[in-house]
Amino acid sequence: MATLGAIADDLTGATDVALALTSAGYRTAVVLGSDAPDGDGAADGADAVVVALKSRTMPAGEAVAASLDALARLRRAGCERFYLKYCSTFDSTPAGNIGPVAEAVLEALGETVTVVAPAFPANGRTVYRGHLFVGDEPLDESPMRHHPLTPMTDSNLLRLLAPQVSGGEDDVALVPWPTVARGDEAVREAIGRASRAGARFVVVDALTDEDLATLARATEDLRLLTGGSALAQGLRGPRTLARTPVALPGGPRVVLSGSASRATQGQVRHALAVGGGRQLRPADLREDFEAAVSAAVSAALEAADAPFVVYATASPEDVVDTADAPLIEEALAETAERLVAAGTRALLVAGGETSGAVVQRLGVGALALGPEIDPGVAWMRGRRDGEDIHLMLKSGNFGREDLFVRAWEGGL
Ligand SMILES: Nc1ncnc2c1ncn2[C@@H]1O[C@H](COP(=O)(O)OP(=O)(O)O)[C@@H](O)[C@H]1O
Ligand SMILES: O=C(O)[C@@H](O)C(=O)COP(=O)(O)O
Repeated sequence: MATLGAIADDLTGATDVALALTSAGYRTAVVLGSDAPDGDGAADGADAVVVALKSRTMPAGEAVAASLDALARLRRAGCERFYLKYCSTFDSTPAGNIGPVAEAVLEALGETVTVVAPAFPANGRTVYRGHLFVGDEPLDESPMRHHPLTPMTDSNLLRLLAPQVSGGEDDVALVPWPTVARGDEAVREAIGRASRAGARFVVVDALTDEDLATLARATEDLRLLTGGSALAQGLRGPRTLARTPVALPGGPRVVLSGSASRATQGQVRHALAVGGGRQLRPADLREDFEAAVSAAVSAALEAADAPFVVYATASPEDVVDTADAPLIEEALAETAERLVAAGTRALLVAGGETSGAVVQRLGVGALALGPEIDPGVAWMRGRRDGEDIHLMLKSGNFGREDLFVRAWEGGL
């Protein structure tokens, strides 16, 4: 029976935390919100279940309702501990959804305190004195400042979180790095002190995986943890798991990219230099959606062995109009569906919202994880109409520059 339930606010984040849980020793299943297990025995065979929502950019009330529904299902399936997975760049707006969801889940569990730990050192996300860094840059000086849906204009996690929770500033506290460096007992005591002083959301500094392992040990008695994926890696799962290699099917090597993030931009450029591609421009989609999508599908199916990228990814100088996001998601989901109908059995999708739109459309059921290719990135196997579909769902800022080419090479 599953004992750990995770709720991820997007699908790439779900893959990411599932990889971390697997390396921590949990046999982990990933399911879309609508397929979340319900009732006794529903998650048998898994030690941990990750429910993938698309709640990062929903209105806060809807995100809370979807998260509480996932929580209720996970509890009915036997889970006792819970993990809220949000982005390692804390993607949210002043209205949420990290704070409102964390508060609602904490209250539903009848708990008084949780920790806030977005750090993901392997991908350059660290937290010091409550400030989130992306590589060398504070979050608000990184390209996240210009994210189309959740622009991040502050790097201070306490300042970002306070307006999102009902107790405001009094509800948030910090355990600074010097305390973390003193070890798990010191962190446990500091969280206890913060809680007694009235804070329910305790941001904890972390510069390394070892800091996150300290935090995981210090919070063994908390029923709710919140963070990026790296904190989950420090949990103690019930077994040691070996990863089975992935055998990708033949056929076109199509990448669908709706991510406008910096890493994706480099990956698109790199793949275009090696293979082919077609840009889906919002103006073309508005003018003749059908023509734009069918041209992209035909070109992708004609491409031989080289990767082919269908992308909306805008170059940095292009103005990205947020209002176009749903249209682009719809176009990439439609492209995916037509490619699969034409026999394509492996797709690499870049972008969390984009992945949610594509996978919802494909309806592939529970996803089984393959080995990690880059930190937080793996091929996953789903089933549709009795056949395997391989999907790599890549977070916008994850992966090395050659990922869109390397992902298709053998020996993964
Ligand atoms: N050229 C563009 N104009 C407007 N919106 C875009 C453009 N390119 C991508 N988008 C939208 O931006 C959003 C990017 O989010 P997402 O897929 O989560 O990527 P990431 O993982 O990089 O954040 C998607 O909703 C996508 O449709
Ligand atoms: O924690 C992370 O950085 C990722 O797991 C994640 O959630 C990234 O989101 P997208 O960049 O929107 O894919």
